[in-house]
Amino acid sequence: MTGPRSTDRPAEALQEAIAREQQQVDAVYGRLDELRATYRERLTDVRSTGAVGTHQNRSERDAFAAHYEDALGRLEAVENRLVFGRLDLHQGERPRYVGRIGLSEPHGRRQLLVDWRAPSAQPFYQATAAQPGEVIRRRHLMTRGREVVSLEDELLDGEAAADVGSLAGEGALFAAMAAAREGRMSDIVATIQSEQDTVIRSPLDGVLVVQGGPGTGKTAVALHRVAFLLYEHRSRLERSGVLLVGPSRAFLRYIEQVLPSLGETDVVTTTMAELLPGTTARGHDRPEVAELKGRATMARLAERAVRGLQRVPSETQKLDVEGVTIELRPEAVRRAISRARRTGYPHNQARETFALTMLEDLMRQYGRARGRERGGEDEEKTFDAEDRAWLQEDLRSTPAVRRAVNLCWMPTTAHDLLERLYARPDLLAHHARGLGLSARDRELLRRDKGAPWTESDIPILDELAELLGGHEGAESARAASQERRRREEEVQFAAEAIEAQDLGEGIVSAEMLAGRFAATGPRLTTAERAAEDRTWTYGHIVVDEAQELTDMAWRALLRRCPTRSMTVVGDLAQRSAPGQPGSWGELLSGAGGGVREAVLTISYRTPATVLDSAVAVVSAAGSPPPYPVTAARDLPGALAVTHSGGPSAEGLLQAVAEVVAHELSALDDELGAGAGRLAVLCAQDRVAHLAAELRTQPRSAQAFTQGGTSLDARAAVLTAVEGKGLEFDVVVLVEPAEMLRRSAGDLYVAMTRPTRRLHVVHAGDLPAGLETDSTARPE
Ligand SMILES: Nc1ncnc2c1ncn2[C@@H]1O[C@H](COP(=O)(O)OP(=O)(O)OP(=O)(O)O)[C@@H](O)[C@H]1O
Repeated sequence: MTGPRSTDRPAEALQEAIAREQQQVDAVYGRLDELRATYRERLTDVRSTGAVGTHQNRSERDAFAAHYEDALGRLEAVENRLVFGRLDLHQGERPRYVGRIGLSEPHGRRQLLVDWRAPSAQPFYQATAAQPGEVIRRRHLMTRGREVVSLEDELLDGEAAADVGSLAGEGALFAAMAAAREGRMSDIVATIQSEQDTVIRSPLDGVLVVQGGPGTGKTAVALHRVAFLLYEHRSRLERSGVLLVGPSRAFLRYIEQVLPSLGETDVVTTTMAELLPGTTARGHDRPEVAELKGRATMARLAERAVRGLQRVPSETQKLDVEGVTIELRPEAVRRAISRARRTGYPHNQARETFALTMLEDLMRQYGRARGRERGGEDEEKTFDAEDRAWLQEDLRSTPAVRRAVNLCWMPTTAHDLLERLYARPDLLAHHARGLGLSARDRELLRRDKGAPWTESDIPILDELAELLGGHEGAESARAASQERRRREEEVQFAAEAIEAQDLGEGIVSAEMLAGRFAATGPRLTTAERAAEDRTWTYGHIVVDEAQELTDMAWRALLRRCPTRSMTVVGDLAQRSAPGQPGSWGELLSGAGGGVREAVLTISYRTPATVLDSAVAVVSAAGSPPPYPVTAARDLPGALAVTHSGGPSAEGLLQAVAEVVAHELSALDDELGAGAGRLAVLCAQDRVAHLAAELRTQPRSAQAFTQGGTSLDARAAVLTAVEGKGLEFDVVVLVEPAEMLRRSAGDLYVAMTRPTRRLHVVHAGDLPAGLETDSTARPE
């Protein structure tokens, strides 16, 4: 970790060095401008060819236009802090500049800037005084717009340092930590720390679990890892895409700017509630119901429910076809069921085999009966194609036959089946036999048809959808293989187009272009196609706040990544659900072997006083001790506690309003008028009332109402669960003991959201570990 350091060099030396670096930075921006101009020109040229020519010419033109737009977009996205580092190296090498993208002088003569993800940038993040490698000095460049405003040096090789000298301005990391929060996460490419860099560059394969206490940069690291993996393994991940799963829509909005600014677009972001295309989870389950629905037992229940759709009738059933009586016999149904099951297809697809086998049996009976009618033909007669056609037609057009066959192998959707299971206690009890679900459990699962789906239903629906398959299963398999063939042809065609237009030089590959050709019409990226397809399998999956995921949720994610290439980040101590698992191994038992674990240990968000007190509170509550985490800094007055002065609800409300007004004006003083963000965190049943009150308070109304969403407004009232993964300059925490009663993990989350100050307001008792220094407010 880097920190501010003192120097005995005079300020002029710093100014001179800044002026020299400015020249380099100007040169890099100059090259960026040139490239932008080139792409703009190409885009204009391509577009100006107009909508003429053959269809092939037009899609070629659209494909190139789309590619240039993307490239231009990437170049536009790196305007801020384009260059942020410099390495001075042994062996007379030129200084190496590190930035957001790689840039070279025209015709590849000299590298001006090394992409932060390239191996040659790694020493910028990894070299230490103990292991300097080839690095003599690491320099952080702080820029505002295109202007270098400060720099900071770290000398890694004392002996060689005399040649390069060392200067110190404002520490880059400390400046980043002290910056006011703006409601959207920003990238950390300029200040990634060594333990974080190791995680970011960890190999693609296998399941990597990253455990880290609050504010250790798990989210930041996960996002930078995505950018790194797409850079390092582009060809493997470009077509399969990366899935990023976060805890809430608000969280995904909070992080959405980080990835585009890293220049990546092949990423689908989702919550578990949105994992199933076309299904929206609007309902909420009580914690005990969510826990129950998350158990792996639900997968067995799903399997039983699907098998239950494959029924052998208890006795022979007589069917009338065109005046002839035939029989649907239990043995024949049993044979057809086992034949269909042997196909290994999902239920709806395997139905075809079942129905054909049954029809064959019924057709034989029917054919023989009709034959006898016509004059007693041979019992063993085999039917020719013509006979078969009319016999089958007669059977198919008889509703009683269709109904009888359907009842033995009922095609259905996941939604219909789960709805029936929840709404019919007899059905549930039947399928749940021997699965360890008590009568109370079954009662907890009961819900009426038409009730909204919840987040915990999604993995169960997904499991059922997997077992059932689509209704037109055979067709979709055919469509998939057609799509594969089409894609191969497109790549071939794109390679020829590139050759014909002399567009080599790494600007565009056949794969990239083919992706565009495929998408002309409505232009679809990998991410867009993946997001619409339940059966899409991703090249890599990243899960944030992974401590929350249930066994069923894990199954749904693992299905989407058969290669088991995953990055799983979280903090066991921040789990809301009761019963903290002892280890990640326990939580991820379904992932099979090959799970490797990394730990992040330094918090870049929460001041030490607040972090220590959060640890003390959850430990006093009897939770397992959180993984050790050290705060990178402390701030004076980071923890304040205000007692409302008495037990009345009115007094508490008044105290919260006063504290909020006070904290907002303190932020104005510390960061500038209107800067910095505040959250009031409280138990669910206080949210609406507190929010309504604070919106009417003259001194805080504006902060709560401006913006619209909790991320855009300067201040918001949230539960701990809603605040998960987010951060605020100041948190006003109301009645922490109430939060603790629901979940120690939630209180731990709430206490660790602030970057500057935690202000606790209470009327009731404080949780053990926090009951110090209460400032009483006169009621
Ligand atoms: N290397 C770094 N340089 C600058 N800021 C950093 C660095 N690492 C993390 N941060 C900052 O620390 C804060 C916390 O990061 P992040 O949200 O990724 O942590 P987390 O481990 O996911 O936290 P939590 O589990 O509490 O949600 C963010 O503001 C992030 O930008």
